[in-house]
Amino acid sequence: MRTAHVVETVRTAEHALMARLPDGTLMHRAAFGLASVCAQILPRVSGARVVLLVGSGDNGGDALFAGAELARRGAAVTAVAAGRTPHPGGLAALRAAGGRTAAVAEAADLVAAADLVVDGLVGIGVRGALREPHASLAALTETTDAAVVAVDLPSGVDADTGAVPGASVRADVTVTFGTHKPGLLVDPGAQRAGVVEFVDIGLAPDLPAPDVVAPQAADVAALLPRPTAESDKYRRGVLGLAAGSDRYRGAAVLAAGGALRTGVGMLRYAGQPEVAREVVARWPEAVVSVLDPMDPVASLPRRVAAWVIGPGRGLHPTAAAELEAVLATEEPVLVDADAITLLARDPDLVRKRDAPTLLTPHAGELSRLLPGADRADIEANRLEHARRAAAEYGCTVLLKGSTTLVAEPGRPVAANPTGTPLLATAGSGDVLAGMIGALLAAGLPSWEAAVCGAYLHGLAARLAHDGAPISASDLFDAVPRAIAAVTRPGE
Ligand SMILES: NC(=O)C1=CN([C@@H]2O[C@H](COP(=O)(O)OP(=O)(O)OC[C@H]3O[C@@H](n4cnc5c(N)ncnc54)[C@H](O)[C@@H]3O)[C@@H](O)[C@H]2O)[C@@H](O)CC1
Ligand SMILES: [K+]
Repeated sequence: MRTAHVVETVRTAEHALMARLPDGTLMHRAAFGLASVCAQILPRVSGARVVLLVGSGDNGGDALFAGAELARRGAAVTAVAAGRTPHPGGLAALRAAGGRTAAVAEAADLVAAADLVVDGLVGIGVRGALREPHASLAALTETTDAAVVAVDLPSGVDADTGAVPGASVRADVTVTFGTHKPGLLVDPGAQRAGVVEFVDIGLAPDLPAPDVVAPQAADVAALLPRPTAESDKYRRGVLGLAAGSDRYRGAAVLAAGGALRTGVGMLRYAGQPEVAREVVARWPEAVVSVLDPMDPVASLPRRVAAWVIGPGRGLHPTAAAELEAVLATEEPVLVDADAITLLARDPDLVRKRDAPTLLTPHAGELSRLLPGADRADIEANRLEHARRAAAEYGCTVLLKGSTTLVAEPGRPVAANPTGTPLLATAGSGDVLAGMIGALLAAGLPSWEAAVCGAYLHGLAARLAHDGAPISASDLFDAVPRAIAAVTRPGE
């Protein structure tokens, strides 16, 4: 399910607001905010060499008015116009403030010598891939040493989806106006945007609820379960874990550690004897049951509040039977890794379920769940595919990536802001599954559990990292620190 595109909603809100305000007010608010951010980035505004790349729309107008403000503060500002008719008011303001214009042919030299490049080529008015000369001008930002500030969004990024259909600007900072555009929160757009600075131009009262959100520490803190005096291990939640196999024993140890360090009340692990032994050797607090090879399903633990199934579990018929048995229960189930591959063979196992299900695929696993979409299609438009999977399976879907997304029918997509390349290592997904499992077992609904788990997982990686690479087991000690950091900020 989609609500209206951000571009349409922004335009509707702008029209409503502009009708109540003197002409040009919104653009001046935007340009003033933009100029303030540029001034903060420059070590010194006076004498700084600033190059404005401007298209013919209002995005270029914002850049020109901001450039005029910087010129008034002593910067040497040059505008390169990509279109034939740059914003007349903006151009006049820049000239009046002492700025100058230059031809497109001079742009490469100007950008090479600049301290700051402002991308006002196109904003939310862009249609399709950038045309020339916009595309070549945008490409100059790939190689320059100057700081690059994108106006509203990096030119070439789709504001709704984060897709980058052709050339695009690579920004260090994006100054966005009025509302957070989903394309700035979702890869590949998020990677092109750099740090996103928000400038309030007063649109909020006229905007509908967003359909993509980026949860912050305070949101996570408000959702996390807090143990109270009445909490016992059952109230804090019992998690069933079916992970690991003879071949992948570590997956069980990693998922168990993720759950225990997130504060699960009790972990009931079920697996092959050798794996169960390793789990209990590493985590003596785990309660393990050894699966009867003749009847593994009958020996799965009962009386659990939620399940995690799949990490390192394998694709053999016993694993398939286990998955069927777990999905037949009334408890929330997190389906990860191998269990996702098994599920792709029989999607009805989830579609016909009444109890909550959370799928946690990476792009390759998601392509198995969505026939007709390959990994590249998914990476190019992660929002659309996460939403599609949630709609088609009628459940919550957490799509892993450098910006992890959480989609659920009828809810906004959450784009996790703490993601880091540090987590792109084997086993880190197993820890995540255990962490989210602990939150499900504590009673958090799937979307909330996935959002909190992804946030804490990214934050834990950042806390564990002290300049050296980290591996998945380094997350164990960092998870409680991440929880403390969001629930007791400043301590
Ligand atoms: N409307 C408003 O009230 C406000 C708008 N603001 C700014 O205005 C922007 C939107 O302005 P516009 O609606 O004029 O649109 P844009 O300035 O985003 O883009 C329109 C221009 O881009 C060209 N264009 C479109 N697709 C292209 C492509 N693929 N390759 C090359 N050129 C292409 C069009 O021919 C047109 O000249 C926002 O992103 C924001 O920066 C802000 O000033 C705040 C207030
Ligand atoms: K732009």
